[in-house]
Amino acid sequence: MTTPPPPAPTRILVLNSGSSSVKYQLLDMRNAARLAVGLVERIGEQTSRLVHTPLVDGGAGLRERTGPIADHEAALRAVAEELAADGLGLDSPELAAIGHRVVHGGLRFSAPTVVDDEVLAEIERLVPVAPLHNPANITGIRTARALRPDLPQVAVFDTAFHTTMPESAARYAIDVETADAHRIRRYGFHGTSHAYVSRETAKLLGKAPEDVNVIVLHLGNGASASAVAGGRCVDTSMGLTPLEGLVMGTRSGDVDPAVTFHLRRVAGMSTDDIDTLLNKKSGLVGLCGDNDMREIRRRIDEGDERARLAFDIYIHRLKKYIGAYYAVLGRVDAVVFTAGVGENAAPVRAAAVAGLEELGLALDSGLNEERSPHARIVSPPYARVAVAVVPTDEELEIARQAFALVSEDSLD
Ligand SMILES: Nc1ncnc2c1ncn2[C@@H]1O[C@H](COP(=O)(O)OP(=O)(O)O)[C@@H](O)[C@H]1O
Ligand SMILES: CC(=O)OP(=O)(O)O
Ligand SMILES: [Mg+2]
Repeated sequence: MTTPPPPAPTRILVLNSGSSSVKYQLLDMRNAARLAVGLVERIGEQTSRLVHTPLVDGGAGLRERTGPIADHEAALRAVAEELAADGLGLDSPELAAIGHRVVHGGLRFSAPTVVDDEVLAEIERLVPVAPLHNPANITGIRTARALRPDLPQVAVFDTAFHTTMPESAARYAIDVETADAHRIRRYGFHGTSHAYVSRETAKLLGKAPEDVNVIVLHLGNGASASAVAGGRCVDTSMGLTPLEGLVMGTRSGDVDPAVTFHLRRVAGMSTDDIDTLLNKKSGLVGLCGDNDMREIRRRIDEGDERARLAFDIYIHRLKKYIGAYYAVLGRVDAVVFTAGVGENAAPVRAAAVAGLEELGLALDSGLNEERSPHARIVSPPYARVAVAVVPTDEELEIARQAFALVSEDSLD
């Protein structure tokens, strides 16, 4: 008698490593059920915090650890311990792969990829163009590989969805030889979110993705806009690095490039100082000292002028991109808000679309202010262009892509 082969593993652990945080989810792809979710934040500070929530039957509820977690490797080892405590450890034979968000994939990676040494070296080569993100992604991959050397580590790239941009949108108007020699072009980021949210928006409108044109506004700590025509990205606001475009929590977004020469020649700052200024000390935090939209709204309500100006600058930029992408697309079916600010901050949505009635945009203020974890339309039925709030789920999308890659018969 032969024993039947064990069932193929169906679980995916997803790691979304940011500059100072790791978000993670363990999913079972038979039914896309979450088994555990969690977050490690303020990595490298004295006040690090790990919040772990097991979701399996009998899970003991949310657990929290506070105290210093030195780096991303220590963070991941702590996550592995928490999972093991719930019987969901990384040694489980049910684990099919570990999926990693990798922010910069350059020109080479337009699809999810199993990581080997050569792929890892390429991700490392891209560190100068994603200095806040790729190093954390690399540590995540290395640590996961050390914990489970036999498992496929799958990289899912933020840049992948944007590789469909036409050259007219992807190229900067700088000397072609110089640009090509140094691979200077617009790559775009948050692509996993833009892809997921634009598809979910089509569903919400009851249409096929090929039939809708949407403007996606991913407003988290990092923020970007994209123009998606029939399911394909045709323009996006981030460029060579995740610094271009919208005003963000700590990043300036668009500035005249000559600002950097001026800071060097006149203010005497070093290249590294300017990098830190534009990436970490600008945006909302540079304008008013806070990068959390909740705090900014609270200060505005108290009459704080600096917070009001920061908010107005943030909205002005957002509006410019809505207008620009409207023109790029020609016809727009929906403007969609997603990520921490986009999903939660009703005043941001209201201010961003105010005055755009001539473009067919309007809000139902009651619907806009309703709190809900679900995808929803917040414009009145007569509006020519739907305004929608669609929660992003980068982790689910990464798990789907990683699972599809490692299993012959994707269950989607
Ligand atoms: N209830 C809320 N109201 C307004 N803004 C919020 C709310 N909840 C979260 N945010 C904003 O969302 C941001 C985080 O968004 P998120 O998408 O989680 O970012 P990231 O993935 O870049 O860390 C916070 O910095 C805060 O500004
Ligand atoms: C690419 C990027 O900006 O990512 P995040 O918003 O996670 O910082
Ligand atoms: Mg994010």
